[in-house]
Amino acid sequence: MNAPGIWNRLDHRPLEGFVYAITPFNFTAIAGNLPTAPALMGNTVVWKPSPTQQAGGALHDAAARGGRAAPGVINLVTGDGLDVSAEVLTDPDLAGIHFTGSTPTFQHLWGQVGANIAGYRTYPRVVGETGGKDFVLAHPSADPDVLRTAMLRGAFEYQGQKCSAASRAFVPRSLWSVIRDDLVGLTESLSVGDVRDLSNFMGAVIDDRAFAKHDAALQRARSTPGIEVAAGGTADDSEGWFVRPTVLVGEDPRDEIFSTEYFGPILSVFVYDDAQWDDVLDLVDSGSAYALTGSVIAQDRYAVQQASERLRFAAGNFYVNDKPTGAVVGQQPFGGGRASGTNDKAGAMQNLQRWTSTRAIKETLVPPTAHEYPHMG
Ligand SMILES: NC(=O)c1ccc[n+]([C@@H]2O[C@H](COP(=O)([O-])OP(=O)(O)OC[C@H]3O[C@@H](n4cnc5c(N)ncnc54)[C@H](O)[C@@H]3O)[C@@H](O)[C@H]2O)c1
Ligand SMILES: N[C@@H](CCC=O)C(=O)O
Repeated sequence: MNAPGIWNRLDHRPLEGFVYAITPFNFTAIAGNLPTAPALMGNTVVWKPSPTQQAGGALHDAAARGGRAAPGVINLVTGDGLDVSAEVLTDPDLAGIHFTGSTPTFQHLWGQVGANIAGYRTYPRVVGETGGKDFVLAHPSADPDVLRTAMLRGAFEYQGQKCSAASRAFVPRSLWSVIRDDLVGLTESLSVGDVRDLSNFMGAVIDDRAFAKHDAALQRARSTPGIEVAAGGTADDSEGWFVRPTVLVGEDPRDEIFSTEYFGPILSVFVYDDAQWDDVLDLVDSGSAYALTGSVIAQDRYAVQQASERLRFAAGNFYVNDKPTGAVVGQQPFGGGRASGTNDKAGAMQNLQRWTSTRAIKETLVPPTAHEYPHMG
């Protein structure tokens, strides 16, 4: 807005320094997006892909060069996170971090930036999308077929190795008795194998570290009183890191199966009394430190509205009568709050603005030539 005789304008400058993009092993699109977004806004980027996604990283890099990205704008550096960060995080020109990965890694990075803060030329922008314990909440009015499908697809596609994967479900007792056998039978029937065979629903998990984590979670579940392994519950690494899709039914909603991110094909179900819908809303909201995605399944419009309001801060991406996964760029900007990240919505306009530093310019077209003001007489 310009007052008479004044010309105001904004200069959206790139940050003063470079941006450090760190990408996870899953979702090759994330690997393309994280270094590219700051580069589009005029920044130079150091990009460290996950060691288990370096081939994809190299392909993206080649594609960027094929698309005539200027040399030196995006600089791919492979290697161990700690080793690369030891150099990058102490560089005075670090102007931003664009991270996607686990919550502990992001908290570690943030701590390192804090410890080095006096040594930087500018305050680095720290943007991170991290873990989740994503929920499916069913109301007694839910359509059983919609609920069962949201649970199966939401929890087990991509072996549950997406930050949005459904990993905790809250189902009223009346509906549980309707869907239980079907859910268990269908889970047991899901084919797990080579992803090149498109008839398979799931493949192996990413590496031995993930396999060991899932295997330990399943062993703990099998030996914990109050947890029933309703489907799956086994893992086999004799020919690849294969984990069976698993449904756990837990009596204690405060057990770690309802709060810890396993990042695998493990869905924990809590069965509540139908009359406790109101209490279960609080349970979903407070049961986990994360707030990435979640869905409510209900045909009762008032229940949808209640869940939307009471769970306003429990998910950055909230779904109604759908699985809590599969956000589409340009349609549902993606990201969450609380322990799930800074909610800067990777792939969306909000995110691009994080990589600029605005300069406001005021130009006075008829500049004053005397210091007295009219009220001085
Ligand atoms: N919210 C989202 O949009 C989103 C999307 C995908 C994955 N994720 C999360 O990512 C996690 C799975 O990915 P992951 O196993 O690759 O995560 P991770 O945290 O182990 O690794 C992520 C990246 O950080 C690097 N890294 C690890 N330690 C580091 C350190 N000390 N300094 C610098 N870099 C370091 C890794 O090499 C990798 O490139 C899950 O928690 C998942 O929920 C979140
Ligand atoms: N944005 C993806 C999840 C990315 C995380 O791994 C989804 O919405 O399912």
